[in-house]
Amino acid sequence: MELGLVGLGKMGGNMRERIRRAGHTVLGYDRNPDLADVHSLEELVGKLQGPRVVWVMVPAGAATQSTIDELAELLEPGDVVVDGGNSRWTDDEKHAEELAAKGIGFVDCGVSGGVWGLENGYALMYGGDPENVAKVQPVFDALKPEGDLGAVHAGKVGAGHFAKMVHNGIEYAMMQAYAEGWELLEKVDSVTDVREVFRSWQEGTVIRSWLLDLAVNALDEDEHLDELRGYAQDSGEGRWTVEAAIDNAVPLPAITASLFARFASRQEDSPQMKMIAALRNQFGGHAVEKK
Ligand SMILES: O=C(CO)[C@H](O)[C@H](O)COP(=O)(O)O
Repeated sequence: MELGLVGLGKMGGNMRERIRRAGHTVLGYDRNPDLADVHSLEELVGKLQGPRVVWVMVPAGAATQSTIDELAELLEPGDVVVDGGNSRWTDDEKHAEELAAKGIGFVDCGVSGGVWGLENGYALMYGGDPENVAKVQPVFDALKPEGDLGAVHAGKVGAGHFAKMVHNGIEYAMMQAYAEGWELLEKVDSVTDVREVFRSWQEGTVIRSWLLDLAVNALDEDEHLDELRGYAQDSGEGRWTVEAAIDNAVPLPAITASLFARFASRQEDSPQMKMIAALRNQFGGHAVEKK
């Protein structure tokens, strides 16, 4: 089949390649002309045969919104837009309604696999009406990993991004657990080769996982992570997971703590710990450290 793909960055560029390897035709558009096959969304839509499928793979928020706005003006009834970025699931219904007003279908798709997806395949979680999903199915089949697992029609519009959001919340907590264990092992004198402990855990243990494999890769590149600053950004999905937990009164202590740990990583000095030090000093005369 033919696919229009908007956004050819780290994810989109490799996805184009994987879909082409499966024998499909992909026309890619990116603001960076060095990456693009066409020079505008208008040209992209004009070159595709109907019913068209256009996959949007740009940053969540304003970039996704403006791309969908533009596509709503260019596409025709029966065409389908897929949002494969990490959009907030609450945006999906809005996008589906905007496109439905012009007879254009919408499917939201959470994509996991990072820069390894080209070779290993991408895990896909999608939401939308079965008739729209069916139009995209050959692309899902091209992107997904080999075998029976790795792709799911999770439910109605928004379900794909909701599932991906929860996936990323779990990702936060798992990374935090490996990171905490690693710091403790590094701290004690009795353990002399932390990297080899991590490596040994890759076989036979209860905690083996792809994230553990990646931790070993990172330690092979920089055994004590001396080259890195202890600073971690976040792209939004952890926050949205915690917000959804609050909305639904579901306790998520591990995921919430791992999000807050990232916030703490961005502070040079902790204002709240200053207050704690001040209060201990006030009530108990406990020593404080001054600047
Ligand atoms: O979706 C992903 C992995 O599954 C992305 O890599 C995502 O950007 C990671 O989230 P964050 O930047 O919040 O750590």
